[in-house]
Amino acid sequence: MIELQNVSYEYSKGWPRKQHQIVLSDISVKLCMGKTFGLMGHSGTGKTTLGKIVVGLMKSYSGKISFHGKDISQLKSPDWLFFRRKVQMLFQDPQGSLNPKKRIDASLRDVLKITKIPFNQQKQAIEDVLKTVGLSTDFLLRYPAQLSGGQNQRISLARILLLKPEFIVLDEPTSALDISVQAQILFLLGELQKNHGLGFLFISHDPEVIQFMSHSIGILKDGSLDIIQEG
Ligand SMILES: Nc1ncnc2c1ncn2[C@@H]1O[C@H](COP(=O)(O)OP(=O)(O)OP(=O)(O)O)[C@@H](O)[C@H]1O
Repeated sequence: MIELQNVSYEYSKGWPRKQHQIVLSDISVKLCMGKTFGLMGHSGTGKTTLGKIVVGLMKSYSGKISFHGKDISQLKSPDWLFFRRKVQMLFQDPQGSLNPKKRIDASLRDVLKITKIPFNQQKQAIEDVLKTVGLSTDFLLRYPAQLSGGQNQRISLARILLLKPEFIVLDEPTSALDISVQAQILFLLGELQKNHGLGFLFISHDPEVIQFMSHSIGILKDGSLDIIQEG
């Protein structure tokens, strides 16, 4: 479980006089493995900021975040690296998440370098993960620009799955996709959760998508999180 206790965050900008914008104020929530917490809220209310804090991309928050009971701000390597691998984030813009100059094969192999999977097992690992996300190995020689939005999102997901995550923040993962592709990706995410016990923080503007995907639902407004459905 990932537990947030009284998490607050403010951005500071401007020079010479700094302005402070409080984005998150006293957020407390439990994010469970195998479940989806749906996060809604108007544009600019701090959903992405919260997602980035949960995965450890932004550290200057106040409050406490625990992963399996351990305060992540106290984690030192290798425990910090373990946490960073196990808690991943999938972004909205699928093409922008991949290096445009690298073939898909190279993008996937870059991830395998982190996992230290031996070279002679890498081909199989890549074939397996492509099967999981519903793509054939024909895509390996292509560049991101030669894939559709939905295919790019599947590859971004494949890169994350190679790290064997326990929890994924999904930041508007389907809002850049057309409606039929959106349904396919949502179905795939549901299957992954069922088969691998993954936990999701699912960020979306779309109440129907949130309702369909989520066990619990919260709305961010004026920095506060209002939990409207517990599951
Ligand atoms: N790096 C930054 N520096 C300063 N302010 C920022 C930064 N990133 C975001 N903000 C501001 O913080 C607020 C929250 O941004 P955030 O992207 O978390 O909102 P959001 O709810 O995800 O928005 P959207 O639904 O439009 O993606 C916004 O007012 C934004 O302008």
